[in-house]
Order: sequence, then C-alpha cells, then structure tokens
Amino acid sequence: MVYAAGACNHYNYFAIWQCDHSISLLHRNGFLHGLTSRHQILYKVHNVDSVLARPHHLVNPDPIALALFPKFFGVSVSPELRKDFTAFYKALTTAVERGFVNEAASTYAIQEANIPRRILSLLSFSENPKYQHGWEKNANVKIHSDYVEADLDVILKDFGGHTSIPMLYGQDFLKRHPTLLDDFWLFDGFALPFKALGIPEWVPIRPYQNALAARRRLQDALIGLYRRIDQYENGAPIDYDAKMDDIGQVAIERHRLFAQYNIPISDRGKFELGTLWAQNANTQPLIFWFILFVYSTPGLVEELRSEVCGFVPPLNGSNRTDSDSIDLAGLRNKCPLLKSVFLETFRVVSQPTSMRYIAQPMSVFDGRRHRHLQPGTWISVPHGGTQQDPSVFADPTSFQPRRFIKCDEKTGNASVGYGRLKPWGVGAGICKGRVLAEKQVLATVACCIMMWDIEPVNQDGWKLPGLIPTTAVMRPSHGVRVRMKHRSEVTQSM
Ligand code: HEM
Repeated sequence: MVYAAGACNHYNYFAIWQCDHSISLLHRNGFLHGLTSRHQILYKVHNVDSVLARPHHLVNPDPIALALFPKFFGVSVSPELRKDFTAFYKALTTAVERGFVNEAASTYAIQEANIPRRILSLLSFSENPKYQHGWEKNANVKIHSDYVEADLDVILKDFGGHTSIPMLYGQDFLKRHPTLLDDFWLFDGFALPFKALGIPEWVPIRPYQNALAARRRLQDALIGLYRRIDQYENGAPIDYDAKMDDIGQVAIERHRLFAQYNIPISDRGKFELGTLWAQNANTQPLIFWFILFVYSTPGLVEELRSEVCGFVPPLNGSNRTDSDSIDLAGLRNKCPLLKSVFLETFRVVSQPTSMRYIAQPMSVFDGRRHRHLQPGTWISVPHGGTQQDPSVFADPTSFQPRRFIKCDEKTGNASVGYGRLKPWGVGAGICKGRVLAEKQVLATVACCIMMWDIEPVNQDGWKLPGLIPTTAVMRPSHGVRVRMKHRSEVTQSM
C-alpha cells in the first residue's frame, strides 16, 4: 500500500512511498504502472476520476485510514472498532466536513479568526520573546530602523497554525502548549518520512527519536484536551479551570462520537492527532508558497492589491473596528487573478495522491487498452502527474499567474475554475477541510499583501527554494529570509 507520492525537483519522476517500506520511482511519461500485482498506480488514465467517483463501498478510502492511524499517529484500533471502522470513520470525517466544507460554518470560522487584524500585527516589532507573538519566536526576528528581518517560511507557517488550531480547539489549547507547533513541525518533518520508510521506532536515529518524542507530547496535549472536553460536556470540574466555551463544534461533535464508540480518552487524543495534522500540514506551507510567488513575480503584488482592495477591510485606522470582517465570497468569486495564482501555486507545489481499496472487479482504460483491477487490491492516483503534463498544462515548468483565467469571448468576463487540477483529491476520500482551507489561504494572502511590503534580504533578489516531496504540498528545501515593513498606507493610517 502506498503512503504518499511526491515529485522530485526536476519534475520527471514520482517518488512513491509504500507501506511495504519500499520507495518506487515512476517516470511521468508512463501510463499505468503496477508496483505489485496487489497495487496499481493509475497514472494518465483517461477515466480515472470516474473510477475514484465510484461508490464508497466499491472504491474505498477507509482501509487506508485504518492503516495510517496506527502507523503514523500511534492509535491502537481494537478488534471491535475494526469491525465498525467504516461507520466510525465516516462519522468522524463527516463531523469535519460539516464544520469545514459547509459554506456558512467555514465562513463563520474564518471571520472569528479575525485574520485582517492579526495579519496587521504579524510582527510585534520586538526581539524580546516576552513581547513577541507565538508565531515570531522561531523566525529569528531582527529589528532595524525602518524594517524587520525574519524567516518568512517560519513566521508564516506558525502564524497559520495560530490561525487554524483555535478554530478546532479554542484559544486555550495553544496558550497552554506554547511549544505545540514546534513539536508539530518536528513530527511532520522527521517522524512521518521515517515511518513511511518503515524504520522501527527503536532505531537510534537522533532526528527520528526527537520526532517520536514530539509525537508523544502532541498526543499528550490532545489527550489532555479531550479529557477537558469530556469534563466540559459532562458538567464536571474542568482541569486547570481551562476556558472551554470557544472549543469548535467539530471537536465537540467528534468527542460525542468517540464516547458513542467507547474510545478511551487516551486513544481519542491519538486519533485527533490525525485531524490536527490534516488541518495544518498542507495549509500552512501553501500560504508560504503563495505569498512567496506573489512577491517574487515582478509586478504581481501590485496587480493583486488593486484587485483585492475592495474585499479586505479598509486600511484607514479611523474605519477600523475590533472585528473587521473580510468579504470571502468576493475574494473567491470576484478576484480572478488571486484565485488563478492560488491554483497555479497548487499546481506547482502540490503533489496529492488518492489511495483506495478496490472492493469489486472493474476495468480502466489507460489510453491503449482496458486494464483490470481485481477486488482486494489497491490503487493510487498521483494527481500531480496531470499537473506537470504539457498536454494538459502548457509549459508546465513555468509559473503562470493567469493560467487558470478563462475569458468569455462575448462578454469579456473572466472566470476561474479548478479544471483538471485536483489538489483536494477526488471521490469519497476527498479532503474534508477544503472550503475552509481555501478561504483561509485566500484571506491570509489578500490581507498580507494589503498590509506588508516584503523583499528578499538576498542582494541578488529572490532565490526560490527547491521542493521537498511530502503527502501533498511540498516543503521548501531551505528558508527564505526577508525584510518586512508595513506599507506606507498602513503606517499613515495608524
Ligand atoms: C491546503 C490545504 C489542504 C490540502 C492541500 C489538503 C489535501 C488533502 C488531500 C489530497 C486529501 C486526500 C484526498 C483523497 O484521498 O482523494 C485530504 C484528505 C483529508 N483532509 Fe485535507 N487538505 C488540506 C486542508 C485540510 C484541512 C484544513 C482539514 C481540516 C481538518 C483537512 C481535513 C482532511 C481530512 C479529514 C481528510 C481525510 C478525508 C477522508 O479520508 O475521507 N484538510 N486532504
């Protein structure tokens, strides 16, 4: 079974990490590649979306989850739960979907996060950790007379974490665990790849051991949280008198499901590590890449500012309120360039794969002939292949901000659609946080460009990092050091 697929930097090969501990390299020009007779990679297969769209019980994502929870997140699945796993997992993911794919609920979550006001104070203008925001402390902030130097990748991914995590677990959780994000990125960067390679936990590789210790701390933090949610829901005294009234509805609903299925509190926290990871692992690096492309592509930030300025709260201090709301529908539907750059960023930096279990015999057409998929086998569909296919996206190695904009010849109206891009996967296992993630990313980028000037510290201009493959959005091969200052319009209005 496959754990993940990603592209190497030079775009010709996919690395496929299998659960049988091997890594396979697949050339992009192939059609259908069989890794083993029990596992097929469906690459450049014409009707692949219709295969993935088949009913859940025929092309099934659940066995993947059942394998990943113990392997990566340390959950132990009891024999009783194993029997009920499909219903249990469906209920857990539906709870996420109700909060984060539903339009009204996801808009509410984003407005509550108050991104405009928080982006305005992205920097505290202090080098003293006592006065810094949580997201600044690892960004090596240096204050100069008219600008601040910082590590852009670090500050943005931790800022994103501070935006996202309270939507699930309320404000108290991160305050109570100020090093939670450090542990999260350690776990993401070092535990998952080693686990994917099948390295046993006893192997004394220091970064691996550190990352496993980080996983234990994350599990403990989430176990403590789910104990408090249990106390809150049952009207019992709450540990540390913690504030619980802003815990997200998704976490409350999942708590009720865990209780219904008799999952011990120690396992609830471990299951929940999967949600914490899904929520942050791709969203935060994507925001970094998006902002990097916007500022490093000549002229793009100015064009985007004039497009989005009517949809983010006014910069003028006297008009500012405590909860400035952002016009999310406007950003998503009336800002074609912003939306197109968002999709183009996805196309360049993300390599998602849909993995499924085949429960009934079926056949797929690979462009030459029909191939048969046997029941009891596995398929992986690396969507990233299409993203780099020149017959689908012309000149795929170049970053083209307007690539996804279509102009109606008669009306001249511009529209933007995902087309063949599948960053959220396809079918029953499609991402259950996609609407929230899209809104968060667009809102963060729109507010950032309206409020900040950012330029590279490097005198030779922007040096874009290479791409390190992961499960979807790739990680930068090195950090990006920048100079930041408020735009003059912002300074004047303060
Ligand atoms: C830019 C951000 C994100 C990207 C690129 C992304 C991408 C993906 C992809 C590719 C999948 C697998 C789809 C498939 O198998 O076909 C997935 C699954 C999932 N995602 Fe996301 N995701 C993002 C953000 C989020 C957020 C914010 C959440 C909220 C918690 C979330 C929750 C989930 C869940 C629960 C699943 C498993 C769905 C299932 O098994 O039914 N994701 N995501």
